[in-house]
Amino acid sequence: MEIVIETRNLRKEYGSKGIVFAAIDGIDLKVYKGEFLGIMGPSGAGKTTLLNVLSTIDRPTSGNIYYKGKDILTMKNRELSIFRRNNIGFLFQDFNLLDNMSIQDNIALPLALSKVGINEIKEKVEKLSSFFGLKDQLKKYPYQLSGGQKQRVAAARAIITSPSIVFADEPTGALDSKSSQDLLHCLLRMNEELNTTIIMVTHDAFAASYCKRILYLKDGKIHGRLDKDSSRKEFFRRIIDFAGSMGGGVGELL
Ligand SMILES: Nc1ncnc2c1ncn2[C@@H]1O[C@H](COP(=O)(O)OP(=O)(O)OP(=O)(O)O)[C@@H](O)[C@H]1O
Repeated sequence: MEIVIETRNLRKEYGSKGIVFAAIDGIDLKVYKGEFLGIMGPSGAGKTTLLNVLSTIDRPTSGNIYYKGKDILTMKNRELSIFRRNNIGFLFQDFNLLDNMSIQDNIALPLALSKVGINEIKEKVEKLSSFFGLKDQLKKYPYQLSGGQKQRVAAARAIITSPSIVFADEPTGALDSKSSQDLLHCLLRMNEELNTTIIMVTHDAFAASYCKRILYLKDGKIHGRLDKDSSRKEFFRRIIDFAGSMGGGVGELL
């Protein structure tokens, strides 16, 4: 299986001389093409820090990150921003849509920035708006959409460049349960039908049960892993049991 991301002994410290705190502390990780990986863990465990470092938003203090074998930490800022634009899609809790742009322009934005031709942009926006059930919303503006619709717009925008990987930080965090479920179905279809590799941070066991694999972080370290080998409902139950056992300090997979 093709490895999309590999990290070695990844570490991110905050603070300065004397009082240094490692928010992520020696993470070794491999993410394979077509994975839907969930990152869970208690508040302050380092989930967002890990996502930001993996997605090149932030630089680690030490360690290595390889994208398809290429060491991205050797890249200069300009090279890194081109790499990011071509290879990485983002989905945030608060959607991050541009309020003064129509839905179709929001979806098309990454391609417009890459100076792709108008016909190709139109074709892709059409295809993705139909995939995400947004065909009737294209001429509207973000304020006219529900939270669930906005997050589906953000998902369409995240994959319009066919990135190697999509990072999602608590993407259901601002949604009601029905919209969360709709979005999770969309992410699952992105993963299964479009073969999009996804890494999703979530504290929600229900959202995590849509993933194929879970990494459990605690104090900046990987404390456990769970693989989905049965139904989603059964996986949900195992995640709840596992998180409960971690809370009690006795992880079954420690
Ligand atoms: N810019 C920063 N400066 C200093 N400390 C930081 C910074 N960002 C995060 N931290 C600290 O690093 C640790 C990990 O933070 P992080 O946001 O990654 O945790 P998390 O697991 O995503 O938490 P939550 O579930 O609450 O969002 C926390 O103790 C946090 O206070």
